Amino acid sequence: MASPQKKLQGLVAATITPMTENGEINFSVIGQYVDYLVKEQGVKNIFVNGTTGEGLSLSISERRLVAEEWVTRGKNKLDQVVIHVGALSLKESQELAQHAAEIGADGIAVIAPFFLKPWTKDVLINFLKEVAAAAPALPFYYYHIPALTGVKIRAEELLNGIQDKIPTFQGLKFSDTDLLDFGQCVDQNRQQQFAFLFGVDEQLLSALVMGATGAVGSTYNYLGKKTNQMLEAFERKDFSLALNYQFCIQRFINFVVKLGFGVSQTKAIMTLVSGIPMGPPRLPLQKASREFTENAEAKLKSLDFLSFTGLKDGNLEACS
Ligand SMILES: CC(=O)N[C@H](C=O)[C@@H](O)[C@H](O)[C@H](O)CO
Ligand SMILES: CC(=O)C(=O)O
Repeated sequence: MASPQKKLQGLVAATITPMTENGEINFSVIGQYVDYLVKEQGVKNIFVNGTTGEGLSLSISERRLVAEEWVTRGKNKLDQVVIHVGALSLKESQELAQHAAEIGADGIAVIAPFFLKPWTKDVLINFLKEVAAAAPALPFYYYHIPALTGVKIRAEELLNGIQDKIPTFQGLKFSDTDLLDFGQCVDQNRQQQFAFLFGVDEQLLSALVMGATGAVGSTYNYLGKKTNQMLEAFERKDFSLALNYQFCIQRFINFVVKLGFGVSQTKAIMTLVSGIPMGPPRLPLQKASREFTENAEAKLKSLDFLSFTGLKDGNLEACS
């Protein structure tokens, strides 16, 4: 049974799946990647095979191997490894859930099936329940990302009575900007020990105010340290400092969003910041342009987000 004492909190990096130039998974850098997250970014939880990890673009056997590698490399280094096991086929999802349990992952997460879609809360719950039942000892998280799945069933509605149907339900990863829905998830479940993990990195501070207990995101791969400073300021109730950090992070995200920002660009930025080659994305995604990477690098430098730049005099926008 899911153990509530091991609550998932703080930052969770949505891991990138490193690839070689010819499109194969580059397992050889995952050990280095774990060390980078822990030592350089202060991030000790990961979310594997999600959006950022191109989980839905990998084969089932690749997803199993990737999950295994992260669990193995993360042993005694990471606090929690959550595996995203969502798939269009219930069978595949169950296979991945069972596999996550076998390899000793700390939790599983599932998105709504997004081709033939569930149209009501009850149908979605039934799908999630069947997946969760394949890993009855693992904490289960629902991954709400309506913009990508097209399944717009409100999270607040879904959470109502969910533990009666899914006893392992432990929390929600909420990747949407609807803070009414998010706030009501928190408000209506105060007596539970659920994890409320926010997934829109540029708005995390507002979600913290609404009661988020943690965050899962792509930018924590390389802005984990900055975001942790924001979390610390928030904890100390130094809200103006926390806002400074959030604005600083927003300046970067706003800049790259205007250039076109997605998983491909995340791979390029992470390669640049960490020095670990993440490689190209897999089709249908396309590699970020050189121009994008150069612009992103200049912005990272001006914000002093690249620790090794040594350009202290020039960084006009750098934050506290
Ligand atoms: C759609 C998507 O990938 N969302 C990510 C996680 O949910 C976020 O971490 C974003 O990448 C981030 O907030 C930047 O927009
Ligand atoms: C951002 C996130 O949570 C994901 O990549 O799945």
